[in-house]
Amino acid sequence: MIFTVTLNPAVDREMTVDAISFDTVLRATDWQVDCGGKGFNVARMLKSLGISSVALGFAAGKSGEMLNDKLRSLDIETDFIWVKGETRTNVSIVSSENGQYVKVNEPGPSISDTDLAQLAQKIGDRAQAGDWWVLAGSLPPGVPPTYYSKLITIIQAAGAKVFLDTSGEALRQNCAARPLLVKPNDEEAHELTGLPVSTKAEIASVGTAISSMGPVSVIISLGKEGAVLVNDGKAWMAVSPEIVAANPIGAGDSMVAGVVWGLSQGDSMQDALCKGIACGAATASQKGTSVGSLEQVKQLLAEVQLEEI
Ligand SMILES: Nc1ncnc2c1ncn2[C@@H]1O[C@H](COP(=O)(O)OP(=O)(O)OP(=O)(O)O)[C@@H](O)[C@H]1O
Ligand SMILES: O=P(O)(O)OC[C@@]1(O)O[C@H](CO)[C@@H](O)[C@@H]1O
Repeated sequence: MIFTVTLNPAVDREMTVDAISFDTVLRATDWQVDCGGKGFNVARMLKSLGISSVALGFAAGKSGEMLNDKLRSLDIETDFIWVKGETRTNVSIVSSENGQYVKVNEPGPSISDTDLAQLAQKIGDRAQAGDWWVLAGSLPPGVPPTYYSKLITIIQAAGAKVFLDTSGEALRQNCAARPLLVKPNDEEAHELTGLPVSTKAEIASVGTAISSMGPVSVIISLGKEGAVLVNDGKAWMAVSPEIVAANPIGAGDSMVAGVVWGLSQGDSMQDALCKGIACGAATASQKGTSVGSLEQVKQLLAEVQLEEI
């Protein structure tokens, strides 16, 4: 079974405007509300691929209920710790003129020590050998920076595999727990290591540097360029197919879904990366944080190019 853990889910509200400008009222020409938060996006992509998963995390208030209902309506099992306050709403404003966007993420509701202990207990009860766990997204207020390490230790002790997809301090402080995979984008990888990320060779070196911090494998995603994988002392570049991009937000989560899909079916890390690239590209061609379809993913997969660096 595949489990996703989203400590800080979000209602994603996207508004399209003709052009972004400041100190004036912009009028939306289109809008969309999606069930967001990185782990939930992974669960939605997996569903689109025909793969079941269970979504865990913290949820709060009416927005939390809405996300719970939405996931369940997609036939995704949910098992949340309900906390006080309100699950956040994150807003994106996208320009139809040039595709540029502004995205603002709320911090999320405060999590208590009791909430933290209850989620760790739930995860400990569910973790079993052979399962796959995706821990994804930012830490809401009240969550200690090394909480992911605690969860990784619990899950790995049960014999399951863990992907960690987070950024900033949450990534820096939890690499040492040795997750199977981390997937920063180039900007996050640069922030973590301070190293340059301009060329393929530099990105491969950054992947190696991150791997030396603990993760077994590292994928550095590069938006429309594709991604670099560092695994087993070797580096690989997977080039993404060309698509008509609609909105790249959430493409990284779909990439993680594609990689876990491949690995859980017995693929090599390189083959799983190609599936991740196809899923990321499929989602980048969708508006809002809608995810790509299986048919789209299959077509794009045939176009992914992989080379050793
Ligand atoms: N415009 C695009 N064209 C083709 N493929 C894309 C495009 N944008 C994203 N992808 C694919 O999706 C993958 C993940 O995208 P990206 O690097 O933007 O992730 P991210 O920054 O983690 O995104 P997010 O945090 O919004 O989920 C890329 O490696 C690439 O394969
Ligand atoms: O604030 P975080 O947890 O880092 O990111 C949350 C978020 O930006 O990530 C997803 C896209 O990857 C969106 O659904 C959501 O709004």
